[in-house]
Amino acid sequence: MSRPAARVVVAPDKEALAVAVAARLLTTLADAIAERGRAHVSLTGGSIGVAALAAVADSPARSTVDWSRVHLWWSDERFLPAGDPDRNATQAREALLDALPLDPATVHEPPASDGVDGDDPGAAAARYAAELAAQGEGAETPEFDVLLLGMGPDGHVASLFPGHEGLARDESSVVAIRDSPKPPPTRLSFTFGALHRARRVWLVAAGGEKAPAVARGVGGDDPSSTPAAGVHGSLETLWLLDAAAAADLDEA
Ligand SMILES: O=C(O)[C@H](O)[C@@H](O)[C@H](O)[C@H](O)COP(=O)(O)O
Repeated sequence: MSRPAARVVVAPDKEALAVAVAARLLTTLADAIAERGRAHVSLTGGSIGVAALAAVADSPARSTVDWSRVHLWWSDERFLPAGDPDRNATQAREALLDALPLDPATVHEPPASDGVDGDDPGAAAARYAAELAAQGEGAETPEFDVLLLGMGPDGHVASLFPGHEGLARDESSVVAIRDSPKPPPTRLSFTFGALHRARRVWLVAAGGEKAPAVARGVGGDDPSSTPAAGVHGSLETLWLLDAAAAADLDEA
């Protein structure tokens, strides 16, 4: 299936970027619910991902979304005890989710290291994969209306790191990562197979330290060197950047 070419949208700074991502997310969720009666969103950890959620919390337009119809997922999670401040889900709850009228049954937080599987990331990954499949209507995962992805300076997305063996794992939608180069070492991550089940992929990045990886990602580098280059939505792939992160892109 051919996928549309990636597009780039640049905001002047990190604050404006977070507000712009929030506005785009609210409109897209409201449209998805109007069309299909529900929306599936995959959230991301990282500074700009959390800042965008805080901007949703601050937006009066957040009341245009029927949050009881929104399914929330995470493309990766740090495998730590529930409620740990370093968990992406904990940060999302504090930035936004605790303030929303969500149905707890649609908040699909990845398993924690003190959950029913105990400190067994392999079993936790399998459990999260089964939860995704239960919402997949016959597929391994639901089709995400929006897949938000932060990106590290090395070009990693979710917890798929350059040159790491986790990149090649595609036997399931979720993989356990045991030696992440970014702490903490143990994580759960979507595989590329799951990342490809998105209508819209939005790669969000701010700051000059991301500029070289943004240029490689937009330029279509080998995904084993720059994993961000390997993720595309069926309807759109958007790079949502601040000016510093866009600094190494060629002028069109
Ligand atoms: O658990 C994590 O660390 C993230 O999910 C990770 O993939 C993150 O999104 C990027 O590393 C960008 O993070 P920053 O925006 O903080 O640089």
